[in-house]
Amino acid sequence: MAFLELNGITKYFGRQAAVNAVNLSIQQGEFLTLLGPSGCGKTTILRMVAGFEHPSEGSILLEGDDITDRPANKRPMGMVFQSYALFPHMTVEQNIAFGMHIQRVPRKRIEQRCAELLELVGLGEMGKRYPHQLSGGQQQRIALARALAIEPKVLLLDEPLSALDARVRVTLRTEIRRIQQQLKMTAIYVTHDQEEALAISDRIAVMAKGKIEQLDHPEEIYSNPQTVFAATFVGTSNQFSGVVESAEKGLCQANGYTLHVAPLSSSFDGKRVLLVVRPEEITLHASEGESLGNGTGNHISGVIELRTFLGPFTRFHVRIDDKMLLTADIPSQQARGYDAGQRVLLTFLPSACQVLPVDSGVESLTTIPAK
Ligand SMILES: Nc1ncnc2c1ncn2[C@@H]1O[C@H](COP(=O)(O)OP(=O)(O)OP(=O)(O)O)[C@@H](O)[C@H]1O
Repeated sequence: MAFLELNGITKYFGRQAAVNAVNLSIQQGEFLTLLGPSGCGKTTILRMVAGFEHPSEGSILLEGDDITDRPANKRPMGMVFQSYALFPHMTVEQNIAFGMHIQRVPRKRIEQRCAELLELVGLGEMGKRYPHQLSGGQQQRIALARALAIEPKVLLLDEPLSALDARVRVTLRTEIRRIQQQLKMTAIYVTHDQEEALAISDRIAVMAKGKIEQLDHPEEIYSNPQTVFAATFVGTSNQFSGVVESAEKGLCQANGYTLHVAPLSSSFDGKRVLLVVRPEEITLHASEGESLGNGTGNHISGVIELRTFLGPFTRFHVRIDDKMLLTADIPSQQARGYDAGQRVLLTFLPSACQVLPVDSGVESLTTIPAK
């Protein structure tokens, strides 16, 4: 049995379904992220789990109990918001203790628990301060401690890092993950930041237009996307819009090139597809004269338009023709010989091409330059 189960939950605002028949099973101790663009329904799902919104259809089960109609204050959930939402006139300790006072926890236990939680979030010395005397990152640590104080069964985090600067965001996301793992806490995390989702989660639900497009482990979402949306929303990708010429031989026509992919099932024959190749799957070669092995790989010639040093790897934008710009990430050690203006050959293996069937409406996806 799943720890937390959403069964076919739908939420209408007026006639629009913000969340549309979503099913989700979350295991005890799991860190699950809802990832998607603004307006796809992530926050609405979280608010239904918290009890701030009532589903128009469907049910929510916690440890087998139907909690769909249970009010928010009777649900064992701790919530952390984007805007820290600390009480400004209360000290850090008073903020953390607030929920425990309401639950009539004995004073001695509250003091002990405050001290434990301040240690847990790395702010042992700051109990007597007021929120305005703390940085944004520190305030969010306190908001986390406050959410954990009532010993919730599920921790709900709604874009908790998006108001913080980039460096603090990275440190704090690692901290959130450490604390969640230490406490074996079940958590649902909402973000539109795909890098954050990949870094922090046990599983990610990629969402679009009120539905879950793909639910899987971060590695799978990245290397084996199941839909065009998942492939293009998560990670940087090169995309070729094309048609399968021979599924058995793994041949596709795309942007005027014949591309080799891994053999496909015969149902792909003649189908319109999107081919997705991650930048790190592409290798650069100095000239077309260079030997390139057995000839079953993909070779495309172009001119380096931009070279960007990014530390461990260097990103190249390579102009193929007036419609196509490909992105290649090369380990910086191997990138030294290449510079803007140089003609190069890009190669990638058939197995590096993800082949995704496209529905109608794909026209707008034709020859999208890499992100
Ligand atoms: N209380 C409400 N009344 C009417 N429409 C709403 C309400 N709350 C959300 N919506 C609509 O429902 C859709 C989903 O909103 P939701 O906040 O869940 O998206 P989201 O993915 O969390 O986006 P964001 O990252 O911008 O918060 C949006 O179109 C939004 O405008």
